[in-house]
Amino acid sequence: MQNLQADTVYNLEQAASSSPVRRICCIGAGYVGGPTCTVIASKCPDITVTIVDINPVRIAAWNSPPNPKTGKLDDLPVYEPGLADIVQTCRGRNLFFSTEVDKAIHEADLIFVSVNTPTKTSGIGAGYAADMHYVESSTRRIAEVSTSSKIIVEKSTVPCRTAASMRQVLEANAKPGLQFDILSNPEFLAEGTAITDLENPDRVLIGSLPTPEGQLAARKLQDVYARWVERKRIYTTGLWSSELSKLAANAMLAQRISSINAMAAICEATGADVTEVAHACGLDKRIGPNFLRASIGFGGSCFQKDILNLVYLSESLGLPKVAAYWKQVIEMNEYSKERFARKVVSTMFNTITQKRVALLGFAFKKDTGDTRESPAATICKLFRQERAQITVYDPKVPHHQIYLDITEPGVIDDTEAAKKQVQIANSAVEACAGAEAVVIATEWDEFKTLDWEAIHASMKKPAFLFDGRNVVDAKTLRKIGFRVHTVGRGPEIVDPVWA
Ligand SMILES: NC(=O)C1=CN([C@@H]2O[C@H](COP(=O)(O)OP(=O)(O)OC[C@H]3O[C@@H](n4cnc5c(N)ncnc54)[C@H](O)[C@@H]3O)[C@@H](O)[C@H]2O)C=CC1
Ligand SMILES: O=C(O)[C@H]1O[C@H](OP(=O)(O)OP(=O)(O)OC[C@H]2O[C@@H](n3ccc(=O)[nH]c3=O)[C@H](O)[C@@H]2O)[C@H](O)[C@@H](O)[C@@H]1O
Repeated sequence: MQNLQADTVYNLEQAASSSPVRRICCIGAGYVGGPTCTVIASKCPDITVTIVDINPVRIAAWNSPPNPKTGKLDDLPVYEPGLADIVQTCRGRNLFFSTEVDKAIHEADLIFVSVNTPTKTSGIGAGYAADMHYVESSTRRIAEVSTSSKIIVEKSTVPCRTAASMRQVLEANAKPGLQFDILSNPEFLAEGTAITDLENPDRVLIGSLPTPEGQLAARKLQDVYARWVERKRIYTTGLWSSELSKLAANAMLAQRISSINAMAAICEATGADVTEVAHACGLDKRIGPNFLRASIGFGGSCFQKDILNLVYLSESLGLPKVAAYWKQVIEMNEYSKERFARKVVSTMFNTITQKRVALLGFAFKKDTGDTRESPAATICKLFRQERAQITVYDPKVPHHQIYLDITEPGVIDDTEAAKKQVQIANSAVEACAGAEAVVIATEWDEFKTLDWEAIHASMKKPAFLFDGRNVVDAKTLRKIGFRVHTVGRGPEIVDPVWA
């Protein structure tokens, strides 16, 4: 907590409560802006929240009507458990989705900038640096259309010191006499658990300038969160610490996964069991039990992007050793995916050409339809190169998205080729029928309770099962007759004591 005297706190409290936030605009109706501002609307019925986006298709989906059969909002652009019910309660009351970006900016007294910050694909820093184009164009729009002072909140994950660039853009372009206070308020939600993470966050982080204006703005944003988050969990820092904390948190989380995956490789070679190793390490309070699940590798839109961003930042600051340290987390992740795919091929007698492989799960984790950087897509592409016949099943990912993710942009007729090589099934059972191997790439709960006996009966023999997420009970499946390979455990134990 920044050091404030008691009377300063009191004055801030008074000043903030005399002009509280009434109208919020969120620029960017994606995986973060949509759920975050929906939860704010549900917790603060007196605040009008308008989520805007330049993508009319996305906004139309946020405004889509309930399914006439179920009465539920089944067509929202983001799938998150619990989200549709909250949208249904708040939409049209104090929550609005719109393409009228300028109008919402103009009316708001607080604006979240929640646009995408992907890795640059060309130009300086390509492959590493964050593409700040969307943040800058949103900032320019705010400067252009604002006729009143506003609090601007960085919600997107951004490189350290982005607030200083935003400030310059605003000051150079806004109408004279207007004040813009910039805050950093990074989002820590994880997909699939976004609503519970937002409703009960470990912490809310708010970074501001140490000026009276900066602290007043921070207090106003604290007052919004304090409607449902205990004040002691709302942590205020300087702007640069807040911006960097987001990159640091993601880098450390990803580092844990790469660490356990590195251990998984050693386990497979020695006969140790990575689940036991993770449990034993996690019992140490200093290490803790969470986020130590060995897997085919991490996916998702942010871990890789944010570490690359950190690598770029470190390089730019003349810190090559620091850059190399973080880069290794990504290299280990690439190695984990490739190692898993290699194991599938080598186990199946060094060829999967023309063999039917069922790929269960395509999202980057369970309980989301998001496929960005999904390890399943990497595995599927590698299997395509091996000329396997693949059948994919995922309960949430739209079929067209799967084809988009497994084709190479710019390769002529690749979609046609992919459609011949990769089928999409409507159930796991359908995907596995006639297959020679089942590969589990996402830890969907339903895979734990499938009728594996029936699936085994429907497959070619020997029936292989490669569990990239360690979700199924390997012992039971071996009894059924599967040849099971998991991550971080040796192969089937022949001699139970010495193998
Ligand atoms: N996806 C996640 O779970 C998390 C993402 N983040 C960060 O939040 C930011 C947003 O991520 P997502 O929501 O996943 O991205 P997203 O790609 O789902 O959504 C971003 C939206 O911003 C819109 N947009 C871009 N420029 C715009 C403009 N000038 N005006 C209006 N709309 C504009 C895009 O059309 C898009 O719909 C990123 O910086 C990301 O790193 C942070 C925590 C979690
Ligand atoms: O900035 C972001 O975008 C978000 O990134 C992650 O959230 P998310 O990517 O949605 O999901 P995670 O639960 O972190 O999983 C990421 C990947 O790691 C994998 N994972 C996770 C945990 C684990 O023990 N092992 C493992 O392989 C998951 O399967 C998934 O592919 C962070 O957990 C969030 O705090 C952060 O806000």
